[in-house]
Amino acid sequence: MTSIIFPSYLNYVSLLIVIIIIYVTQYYYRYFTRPNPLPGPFPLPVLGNAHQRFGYEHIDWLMSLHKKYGDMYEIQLAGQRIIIVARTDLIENMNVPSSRTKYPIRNVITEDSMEYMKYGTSGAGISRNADYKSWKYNRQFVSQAMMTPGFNDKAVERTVVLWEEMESYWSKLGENKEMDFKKWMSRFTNEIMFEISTGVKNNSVASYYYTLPENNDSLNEKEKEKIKETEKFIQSLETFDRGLIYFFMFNKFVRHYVPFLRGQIKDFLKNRDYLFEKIYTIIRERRIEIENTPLDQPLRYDMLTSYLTANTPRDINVTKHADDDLLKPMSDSEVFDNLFDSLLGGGTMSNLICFVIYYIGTYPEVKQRLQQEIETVLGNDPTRPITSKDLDELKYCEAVIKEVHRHHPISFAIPRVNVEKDVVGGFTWPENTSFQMLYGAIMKSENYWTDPEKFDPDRFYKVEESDKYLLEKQHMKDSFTIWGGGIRICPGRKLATLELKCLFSLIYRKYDIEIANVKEPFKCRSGLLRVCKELIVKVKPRK
Ligand code: HEM
Repeated sequence: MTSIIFPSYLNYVSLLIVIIIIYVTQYYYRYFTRPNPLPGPFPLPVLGNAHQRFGYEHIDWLMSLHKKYGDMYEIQLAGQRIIIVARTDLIENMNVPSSRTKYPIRNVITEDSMEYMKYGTSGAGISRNADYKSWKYNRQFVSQAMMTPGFNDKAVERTVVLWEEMESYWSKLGENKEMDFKKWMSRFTNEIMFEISTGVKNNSVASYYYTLPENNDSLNEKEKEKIKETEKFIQSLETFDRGLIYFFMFNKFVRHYVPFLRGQIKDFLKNRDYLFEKIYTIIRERRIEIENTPLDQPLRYDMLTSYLTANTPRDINVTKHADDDLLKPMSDSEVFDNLFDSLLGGGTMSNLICFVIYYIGTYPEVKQRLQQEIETVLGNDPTRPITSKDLDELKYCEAVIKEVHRHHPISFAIPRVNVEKDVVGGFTWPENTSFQMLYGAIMKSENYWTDPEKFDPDRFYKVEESDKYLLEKQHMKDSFTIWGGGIRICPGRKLATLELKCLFSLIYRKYDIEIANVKEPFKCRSGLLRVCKELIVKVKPRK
């Protein structure tokens, strides 16, 4: 018996060894004969360079490779070759703000990324869309919503109302209470974006307040259940964000067969299914609401209604297009992806808010100037209404946000893919090459910034009056970004800037925010984006 099994077992092993040898030989043959070889870490079959990232946050890993290999290097992740570029002359073609750009897409849509992000057809909507025509169709709706008259003032009004609600909870907690500011902010921005996108409130801020142990007892079981569900939704958005990097770093084989990783991937996919079903339910319910609204009654204006009625007899969108490609109704997966983008945008805002609060808390002179500016623009009465026009005048506040982002970027590496061959760094690259613009390095380079490690919002403030930052003045357009650039620039940038300035005005005209442990390192995590993990503060009324 043994003698029968043993040889066949040996045959399988030999076959496996032969397959592995062929695979490895092919892999390295392709690697050593790749066009335009660049410096970079040596990859392994199957893993690429993913194993070398262990122990690093993603930004720190890319920055350490930049230090070692220079302004143009390559890495391999999830079977893809990625060219990292960290000089303004290398990225200038990637941010051309014209439809004729050679770089109209951000990512090659791979089976790996789609396993995680797919709802319906692949890459519908905006941010994950790799089809120029389909992207243009979807992007017009978001841009249009943001340009609706009164959109900005309404966003400011909503922010003030929600702030007053949050302030009432804070005052109940007492001024000496330590709180995790990140948790409050992710609920705050989620509630704002949820309301802007769907026209209804989801009460994230109230839910968070009532999940705190000291407040939970005042609720009945049904209320507790509802709050639990809202909290689960917020947390699932954050978990989804955390999972993204795994699908960009590891190929399917590694994700599905490597122990430990396999379990994590399963959890991320389970979370994704819950989250997607939740969002799809919101869409389904709104669709039914629209169908049940009599034709002679107007529909409310919100982004979701705009998507659902686009190019249908109940279209609420004012701008009509002559281009035939833009005249179709939106598919379910497009509606889904567009709504999802806005909700993810809310999460991004909460991180930038926390970064700014942290820096203001550690630079008292910056806080003082910010408070002076707020008083100059809004006056001494903390109850004076705020308009979007007031917020436009807060130039120092804007400079602080920019300088914080230069030091602590959220989007530290922005991807681009060329659809035509292009010359970058003296090499000709075939179409469909994946690049990443390493802004984390560009925004700290001595080539473009005077004393780059110094935190000084003045480099963005009235720079025309000073020669100290002459170098920055000459390069800022290419060497700095919060919102990306070119045709794929963030469509939520105006809204996000207003939200941030509004919130900082509301906070700092009445309160000081004390960082609990200034001496401890700031708790952040970085996958594809850098996020704040925790920010413990005390909110104290200003003396
Ligand atoms: C502080 C908050 C935010 C930051 C730092 C941020 C940053 C960015 C960046 C860097 C990009 C990539 C741009 C590029 O590839 O050149 C982007 C794209 C995008 N952002 Fe934002 N964003 C924020 C808030 C928002 C909000 C509130 C929305 C909601 C409408 C939003 C919606 C989008 C969409 C839809 C895209 C994809 C654009 C496209 O592919 O055409 N973002 N954002």
